[in-house]
Amino acid sequence: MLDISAVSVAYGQHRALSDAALTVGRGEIVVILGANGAGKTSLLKAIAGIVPCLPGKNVILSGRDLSRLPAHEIVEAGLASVPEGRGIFGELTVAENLLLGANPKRARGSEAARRQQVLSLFPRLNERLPQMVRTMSGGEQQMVAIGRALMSNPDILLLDEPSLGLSPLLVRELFAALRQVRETGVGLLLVEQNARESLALADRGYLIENGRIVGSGTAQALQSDPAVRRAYLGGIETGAA
Ligand SMILES: Nc1ncnc2c1ncn2[C@@H]1O[C@H](COP(=O)(O)OP(=O)(O)OP(=O)(O)O)[C@@H](O)[C@H]1O
Repeated sequence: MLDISAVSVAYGQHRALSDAALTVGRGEIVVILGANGAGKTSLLKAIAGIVPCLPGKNVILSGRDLSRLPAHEIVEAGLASVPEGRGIFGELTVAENLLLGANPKRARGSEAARRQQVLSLFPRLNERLPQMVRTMSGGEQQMVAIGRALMSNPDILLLDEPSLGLSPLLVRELFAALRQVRETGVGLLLVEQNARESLALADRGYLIENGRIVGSGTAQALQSDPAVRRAYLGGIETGAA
């Protein structure tokens, strides 16, 4: 469904991403693994149209070329983002944040149904609809952020380190919710440092080093790859703990 290629990003003289290519199918969960500064966030931002890319970028969603569209039109086309730091409005309530997520034209008219879907996905938001988001816990804020993105009725959801800073229990709860999202046919592309948990969640993965995709495979194959185990699953990698 999502097919990207030749995605390169430079910040001044610094090349953060070179010639990245990947695909995400309908209802598929794909994880991008890489160390700090490898270029993971730059890749998601490039796909979402948030950072300028070097010439040649191809971003195709369900046959439609999004390569040269501005960020808001990319959301309209069905590609929603949950950025690192969550991108929600702390001074607004949960209900208001969700409503803002339904602003794209593709979501209008179905706000109530979508909100119902988000609340069944994250039941603990139900009793917190009037609560100001900045007073919520990190995990709850992450649920609001994912809920807000889902309100736009996306075909693909991009998530930047959704498990960051969450307790193991909350990571499990969050990833269970992401499994339910994929059941609705939405494709998920997530960036994670939590390799153990995210490979257990994902169908496929890509490895990124120094701005280049250096490997890919099914989650199962990556889990048993000795180089992946050494770099991402061994010694200092402690899963969600
Ligand atoms: N706005 C910017 N201006 C200059 N350099 C940047 C900018 N954003 C990112 N970089 C640099 O580009 C490289 C890739 O950064 P990026 O945030 O994409 O990596 P990442 O893999 O997401 O890292 P992390 O896991 O630490 O978030 C890094 O060297 C970073 O310092």
